[in-house]
Amino acid sequence: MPDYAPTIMWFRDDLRLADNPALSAAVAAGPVVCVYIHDPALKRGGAEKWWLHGALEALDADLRARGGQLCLMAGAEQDCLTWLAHALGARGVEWNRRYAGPARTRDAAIKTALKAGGLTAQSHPGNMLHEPWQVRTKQGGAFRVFTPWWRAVQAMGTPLPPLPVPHGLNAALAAAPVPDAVTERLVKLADLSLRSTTPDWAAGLRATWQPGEAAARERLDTFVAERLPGYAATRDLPAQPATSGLSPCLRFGHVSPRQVWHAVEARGTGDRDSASFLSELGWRDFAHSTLFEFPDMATRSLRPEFDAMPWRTDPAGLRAWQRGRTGYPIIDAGMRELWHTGCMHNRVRMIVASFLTKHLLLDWRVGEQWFADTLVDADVASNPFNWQWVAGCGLDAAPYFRIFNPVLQGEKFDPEGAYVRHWVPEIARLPGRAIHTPWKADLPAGTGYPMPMVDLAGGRARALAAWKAL
Ligand SMILES: Cc1cc2nc3c(=O)[nH]c(=O)nc-3n(C[C@H](O)[C@H](O)[C@H](O)COP(=O)(O)OP(=O)(O)OC[C@H]3O[C@@H](n4cnc5c(N)ncnc54)[C@H](O)[C@@H]3O)c2cc1C
Repeated sequence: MPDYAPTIMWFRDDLRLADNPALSAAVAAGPVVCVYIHDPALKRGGAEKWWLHGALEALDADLRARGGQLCLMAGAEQDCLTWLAHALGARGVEWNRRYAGPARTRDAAIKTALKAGGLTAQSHPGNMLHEPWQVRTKQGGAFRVFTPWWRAVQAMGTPLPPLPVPHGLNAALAAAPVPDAVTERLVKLADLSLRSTTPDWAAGLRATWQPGEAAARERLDTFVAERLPGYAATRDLPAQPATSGLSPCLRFGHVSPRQVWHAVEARGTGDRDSASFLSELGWRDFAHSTLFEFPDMATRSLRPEFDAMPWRTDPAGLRAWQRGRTGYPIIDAGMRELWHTGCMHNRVRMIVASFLTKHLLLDWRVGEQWFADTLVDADVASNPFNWQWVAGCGLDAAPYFRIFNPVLQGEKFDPEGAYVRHWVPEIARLPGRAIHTPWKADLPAGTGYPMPMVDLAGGRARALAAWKAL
């Protein structure tokens, strides 16, 4: 048993050193050992795993630069944590909260077990602007609709200022060397097999993203300085680099929403661009708050009448959608962007989700799962929340009868066709708006671009009939 009593900092969805309340609390208590636990039994998407590998690598490098390290363990979280606490003779464990039902259940059990063993176990608010239970209606209940929820958030004023990297972190890390018995139980990052090399499908992700806190901070600063001015007018145009690209950084906690808020506020929040951007950031909190109230949001329609929806089964149609071969250019561009970069523009996410759940009448959960596997920002709250929003089965959702026409959406939001031309090169020669209706053009033989997989009017009528019969 070591002759010191360190505190364990348990990193989860908060892979950063700055504005990390749990880390600050751990450092304030004395020597600190940092750990990340990978439970292979918990399902993770391919793109998410790719990002996690880079994120853990970056955090370990940041800790090593300060004289520490990130201890990596593999197995059930409770088993790993109780073993580690015992082996270190730790005084306690600190972590930032998660909001998904299963994670909350695990955290509660771990807290009970640690406390029963005589340790301290403290959870902190590190991943949202406000905790879900802090934003309440006048009657004390949870909000179900975004706009009043957002008004209530704004009435609460500026969220708490972000914390700096804890003063004394280096000393706290140096004071807690990891004993050999622990080192022997640790795993190497490569052993987690988070990045598959056979086949190596991640070239597009590597070219697009750099996981880690430093890269996220740079992304935030560049966005606020260069792209926030004009955000409100351009955020819906997928051909323009108008949005922040911060979603995976927020998902993995390389930046906190409070840091983002304050970076925007430092520039001034009175203008339309800042207001628009902060309300988007608000949707992230609202999605997590909704998940907190409805832990089965990823698997159950929040409007129960949708349980009777006659969703179709169509493996070939689903595959055409996944691969970007529907014959509708804006859909195919989005799905190919997703496959290549692990991301997709928000407007296009809405269009492809509407097409799947309405024109193809496929279950929103099927689309949600594909996104969960392919998005680097795949998020336990934002993904199902937004799928339910588009599919019309969420609490505060677009009505089901609002069916996006992919041609009109393409013409409106990609008027020059630049976005489609980039991702669907086989029809790039079509001029201007004609790119959104390639079946009307005289494409040369051998272009290989498919004809539309579904008639838009027919698909729309089928969807509306199914919905009206609920
Ligand atoms: C069907 C569908 C699935 C989605 N799945 C996810 C997901 O798994 N993970 C995810 O982070 N976002 C998801 N979104 C929301 C949104 O598309 C992305 O957050 C956004 O495209 C990320 O790009 P950005 O960081 O450049 O956004 P910006 O426009 O720069 O917005 C700033 C931040 O606000 C948050 N945000 C913006 N819009 C939303 C929204 N509608 N809901 C929740 N948070 C939002 C994100 O954290 C984002 O990084 C989904 C949207 C749809 C329609």
